[in-house]
Amino acid sequence: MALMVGARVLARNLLRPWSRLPDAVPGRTGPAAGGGDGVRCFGSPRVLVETDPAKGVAVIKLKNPPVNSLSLEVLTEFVISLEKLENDKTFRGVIVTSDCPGIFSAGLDLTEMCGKSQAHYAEYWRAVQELWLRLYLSNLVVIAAINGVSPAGGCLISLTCDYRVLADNPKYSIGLNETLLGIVAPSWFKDTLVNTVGHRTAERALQLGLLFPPAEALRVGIVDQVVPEDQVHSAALSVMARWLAIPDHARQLTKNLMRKPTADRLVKQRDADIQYFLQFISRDSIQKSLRVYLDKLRQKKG
Ligand SMILES: CCCCCCCCC/C=C/C(=O)SCCNC(=O)CCNC(=O)[C@H](O)C(C)(C)COP(=O)(O)OP(=O)(O)OC[C@H]1O[C@@H](n2cnc3c(N)ncnc32)[C@H](O)[C@@H]1OP(=O)(O)O
Repeated sequence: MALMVGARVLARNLLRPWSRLPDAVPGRTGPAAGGGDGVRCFGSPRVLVETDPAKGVAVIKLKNPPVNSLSLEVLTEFVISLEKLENDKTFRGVIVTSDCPGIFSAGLDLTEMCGKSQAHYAEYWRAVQELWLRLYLSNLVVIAAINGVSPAGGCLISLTCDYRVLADNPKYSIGLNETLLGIVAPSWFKDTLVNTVGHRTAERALQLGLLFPPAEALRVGIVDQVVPEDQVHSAALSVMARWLAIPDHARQLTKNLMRKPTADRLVKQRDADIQYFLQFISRDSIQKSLRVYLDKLRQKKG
């Protein structure tokens, strides 16, 4: 199933005229539950989009229970939804959040990187690259409303945003914890973190695989604001209003100035990066580490 919605589908969808992109989630078109007049929903089963055209703001809600892992489908649907918003001049900002209670995103889907074919790994990694590039360079103001745990790929998504609001819950943490799994955060994950918190903090955090609880996350700057859990969305909306007060062209050019050199490093060597990923992820030792980690997660319950 996952293979059916991979890079080829992604490429085809991205070239499609807007009107032919995936349609609204059945039953979710029209006023959002609890939303005001004019709030409309579209998106896909795993990536819900609530739009408020009057405000020019959309909310992307990840909904891939139980843990919002970033499967190939999620990555693909996320990119498509983002592109849809980017192409619609009504929208100037998007809030990225989760529909899964207590979990922003468990990061990349480990089952996509374990026991699959080389072709699948390549397709998956290209989709990860694509989402990162799209989010990191988005013309929209992108704000993360982090309403749950946010390890590894979940943290990466947050880091691509222009601003991060984290819910103040001691159960939540955020960071690039790859080393704890026996794997390595790729150079562009590292770059994104360095650009956010600086070299020394990133070096320590990456080597130790640190997952920062809210107060610590704020202190090191991996998030910009920590607020009571029930205020995450309203805080994100307030921040959005401030960012939208800046003329788009000036803000967008400035964002580009700050981020393009980092993005270009990946763009220039995307295929090589995929090959490197393939070599790394196919190693017996890495596959074994991933299997052991997945087994541990599964055994937690039993
Ligand atoms: C050199 C450079 C080259 C490149 C080198 C390669 C670079 C790769 C970079 C990798 C980036 C990543 O994001 S790797 C992913 C890192 N992510 C993590 O470490 C998070 C792991 N998950 C957790 O810690 C927890 O699940 C957590 C999110 C806190 C939620 O805890 P809960 O108690 O609520 O839920 P759990 O019982 O643990 O999980 C529920 C189910 O979800 C599954 N599950 C949990 N996380 C999952 C995940 N990420 N992918 C798939 N499945 C996952 C569990 O196995 C369970 O499956 P069932 O038992 O079957 O129901």
